Amino acid sequence: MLGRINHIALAVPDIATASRAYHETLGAVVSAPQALPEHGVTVVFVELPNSKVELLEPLGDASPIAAFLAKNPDGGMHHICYEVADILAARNHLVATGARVLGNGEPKIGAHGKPVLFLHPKDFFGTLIELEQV
Ligand SMILES: CC[C@H](C(=O)O)C(=O)SCCNC(=O)CCNC(=O)[C@H](O)C(C)(C)COP(=O)(O)OP(=O)(O)OC[C@H]1O[C@@H](n2cnc3c(N)ncnc32)[C@H](O)[C@@H]1OP(=O)(O)O
Ligand SMILES: [Co+2]
Repeated sequence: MLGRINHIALAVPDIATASRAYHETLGAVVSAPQALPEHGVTVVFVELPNSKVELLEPLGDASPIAAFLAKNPDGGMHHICYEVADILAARNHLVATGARVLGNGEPKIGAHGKPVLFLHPKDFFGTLIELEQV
């Protein structure tokens, strides 16, 4: 079911500072910020030869990453995104196994314009998993 790692996401307190560090200190190619109000975050992508790093900053009062940053004020690894060929088949399989699919269980459109879902970290050894259909 799982394909490539699409991205590893880091929650950061200030996306401009983090983007500058990845570009100037680490010499990486960093995309322009994308505000995703429907997801409560602003994101940039650090382009790598074999995957991407997504930098996340809270957007709005109800950001799903606000509690994470309150616990980890310097930031930290937030989720891993795996690619899947058929997100509804993956969802149905996961629900059948008893895994919790977050939200209402229906895919939303993510930063890449593709359908995504999230799986509860408590069901996968403390790691928040995102699935993206590619
Ligand atoms: C889709 C756009 C973009 C893209 O790639 O295209 C993105 O990736 S947007 C990313 C931001 N959106 C999301 O993260 C949506 C899914 N996340 C959620 O629904 C929540 O963050 C949730 C349910 C994972 C946690 O919500 P919250 O922190 O408000 O709840 P709790 O504080 O009660 O946490 C419950 C429990 O889980 C632990 N936790 C929370 N976040 C994480 C995490 N990122 N990794 C690992 N563990 C996490 C938290 O510490 C609590 O554990 P406990 O032992 O009970 O204290
Ligand atoms: Co993501």
